[in-house]
Amino acid sequence: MSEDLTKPELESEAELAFEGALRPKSLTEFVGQTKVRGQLELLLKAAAMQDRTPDHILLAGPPGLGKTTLAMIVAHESNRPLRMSSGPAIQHAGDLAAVLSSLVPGEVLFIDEIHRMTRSAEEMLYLAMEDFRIDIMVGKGAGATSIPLELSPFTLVGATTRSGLLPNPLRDRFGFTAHLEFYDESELYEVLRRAAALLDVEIDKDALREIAGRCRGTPRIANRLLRRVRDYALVHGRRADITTVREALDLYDVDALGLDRLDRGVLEAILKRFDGGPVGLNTLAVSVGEEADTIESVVEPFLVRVGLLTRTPRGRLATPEAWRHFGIERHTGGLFGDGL
Ligand SMILES: Nc1ncnc2c1ncn2[C@@H]1O[C@H](COP(=O)(O)OP(=O)(O)OP(=O)(O)O)[C@@H](O)[C@H]1O
Repeated sequence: MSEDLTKPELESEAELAFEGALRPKSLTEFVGQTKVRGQLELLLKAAAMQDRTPDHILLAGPPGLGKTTLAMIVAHESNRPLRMSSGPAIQHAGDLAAVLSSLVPGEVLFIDEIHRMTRSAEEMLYLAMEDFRIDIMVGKGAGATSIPLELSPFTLVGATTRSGLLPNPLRDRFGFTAHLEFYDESELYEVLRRAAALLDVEIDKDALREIAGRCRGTPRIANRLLRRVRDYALVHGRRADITTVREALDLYDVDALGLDRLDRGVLEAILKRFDGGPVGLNTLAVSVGEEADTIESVVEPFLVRVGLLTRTPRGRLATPEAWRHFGIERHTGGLFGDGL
């Protein structure tokens, strides 16, 4: 089975190290997301002028768009230490209490996948975010008492691919929510140009543009493809030009739009098994053997963005563009009834 180069999640230690080397350290180095950058800049400046911890920040968006990077930048730009944790690592309220009670004044606490925290931890977080205080339960049954514990002021930066799953009381306690969007090709070109310079990869401009168009709107994937192209050029003793890029990406099954195996699986299921849809999310999930949650938060946002899929009240529907992209003949007139 070939490596899935467009999978948004991180795979290996090597990849983590590679990402670390390419991570922008400041808002000025951070490419794209202009609106979010401006909003964050203002929020951090205002906090610095008033000499207080910045408000809690929620970063929402699909994987690989820069949520972890932005959390690191918030800490770096406001000159504060950063503690990193994640929803799945916080299984009990006690786990969260341990983290919160050991924060130093002004520390930035990053909780990745915050929607995956347990309910009891979530409830503890409400009070911590609002009053910098938690109540610790001691003892059991009738003799149980709660002891209040004062916390150092901190800034919570939460990241989620599913902001819709966050309970309102939690969402409301963030002073600012940034919705990260997929990057356009010129922004991805810039991400790649910067990465190529940092990695000392000599690569033609049109070759960079080709990668930018095939990386699923995602900087993490852009950097990963650049690495594979660099390897391909090295092994074949070639210059990293557009032909090299095309050959390398073809070798790794990255199609013209950068769709990954799961994207293609989902679309092909809709087209071939459900005649273009509409098909309900759960039925679709079973048919491709994937969690409905992954389809909704990772696969669909990009397919909708590139116009291959629409969400309707009756289910997911492939667009005429999807039929064209896969070169599949349509049997019956579907909702679009456009007689492709
Ligand atoms: N705006 C950007 N400019 C330049 N590089 C970026 C940008 N955003 C992300 N990157 C690069 O993409 C990589 C992935 O970003 P990051 O880990 O921050 O994504 P993420 O949204 O936190 O993903 P996940 O939700 O999977 O953790 C980073 O190492 C960084 O090199």
